[in-house]
Amino acid sequence: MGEAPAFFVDELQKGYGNGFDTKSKGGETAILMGNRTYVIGGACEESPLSIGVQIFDQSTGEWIYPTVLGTKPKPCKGLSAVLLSEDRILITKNGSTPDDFAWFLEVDTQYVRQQKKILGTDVVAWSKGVRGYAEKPVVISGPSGVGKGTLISMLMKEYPSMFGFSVSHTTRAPRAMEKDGVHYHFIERSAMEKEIEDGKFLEFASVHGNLYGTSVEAVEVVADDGKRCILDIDVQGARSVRASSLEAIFIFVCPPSMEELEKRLRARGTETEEQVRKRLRNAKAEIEQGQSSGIFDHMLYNDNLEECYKSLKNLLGLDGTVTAPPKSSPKVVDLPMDHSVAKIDHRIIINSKTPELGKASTNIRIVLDVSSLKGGAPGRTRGLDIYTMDSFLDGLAGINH
Ligand SMILES: Nc1ncnc2c1ncn2[C@@H]1O[C@H](COP(=O)(O)OP(=O)(O)OP(=O)(O)O)[C@@H](O)[C@H]1O
Ligand SMILES: Nc1nc2c(ncn2[C@@H]2O[C@H](COP(=O)(O)O)[C@@H](O)[C@H]2O)c(=O)[nH]1
Repeated sequence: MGEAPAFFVDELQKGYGNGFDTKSKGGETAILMGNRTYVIGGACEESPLSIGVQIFDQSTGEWIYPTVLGTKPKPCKGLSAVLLSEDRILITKNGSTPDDFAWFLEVDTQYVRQQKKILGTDVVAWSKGVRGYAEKPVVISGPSGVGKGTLISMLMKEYPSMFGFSVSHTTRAPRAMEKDGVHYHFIERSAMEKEIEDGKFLEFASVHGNLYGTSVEAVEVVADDGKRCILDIDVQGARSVRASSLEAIFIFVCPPSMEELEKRLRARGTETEEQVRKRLRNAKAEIEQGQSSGIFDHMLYNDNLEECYKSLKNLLGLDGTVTAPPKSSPKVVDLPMDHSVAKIDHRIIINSKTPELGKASTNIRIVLDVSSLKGGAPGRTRGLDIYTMDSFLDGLAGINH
């Protein structure tokens, strides 16, 4: 990232009055929190197609270039910021569509604090604001060959619009029928290690001699599609997710016996003899941990496949009559090119400052209700309730919901 913008340095030297303030100029905006000013905007050097973040620490007079986690918003023609709470900033993008205008920059959430410890650097994390509510992700674990993939395929086939699969990264070689980007993102070990170092993974583990991991993005793309995310990961991975800020339901699938597990693994025919033996050796420890670690909310016993699938649907609240929740479609317009943002209690009021060139001079006011936000980085911030008004009226009367 380049030099700090001169106008911010001037402003910073003058100081801000109230400890929580914002300034905008050109494509950048600055927001003060305590001793730190977050300067957000422009393109970021290591990723020129996304918005950059730098921090001015008034106590030391130095600029800090934090590790920026999460999918970064793409650059836009200007943005505005408002402090939502002491741990996150709401960013609105000029001229953006309803699906892309609200982003959260987390500066001191549980996830950010955890990542600071792991990475040993200053950290901020982006999380995109998504309208409506989504069910918790589902983590499914169990020994290799127990039937996790089979059960997940059945669920996704019966409820294609409700569930989305988190596509993991792995260093193992693809099997004959496996497609890159569908079953896994197949990746070289050194490249995966680099991405782990860069904080791109929600969790990762060495499983049966290969690296496997869930990227933050894998979970985010499912949320962006408005679906409930399913993760098929081993017990070590489930433990890491349990310790993370991602709220999920944890399910462990047990085999009826070790003999039956071996039969299924061999019948699948995807592993060499040596790999089958390794997976069976690991299965014993996994079953023990699965049953005793306290990680899992539910145990499923996969003897009869149809019965096990029925139990899975029951515990996910699917009784065969449920359909995908309707996508909410309140009347929402594109965000004005030039707008101001203010917070009043749990409402964010976005007003257009000037009418846009070539457009009717109707001003636009958008009201976001942020009282029931859920989730956040890693993943998406859900629960943004959006109201719009086509023209300015006094007070909040006349809101369209
Ligand atoms: N209840 C069952 N009875 C008999 N066979 C089953 C049952 N459930 C799954 N299988 C079969 O067992 C084999 C292994 O299942 P699957 O590939 O779904 O396991 P998995 O837990 O996803 O394994 P991995 O962790 O290695 O990916 C498959 O051939 C599948 O058809
Ligand atoms: N910790 C993680 N474990 C994962 C992930 N993706 C898959 N897995 C687990 O690996 C084994 C072996 O899978 P296979 O496809 O080689 O048979 C299995 O138990 C999966 O649950 C991941 O992202 N993280």
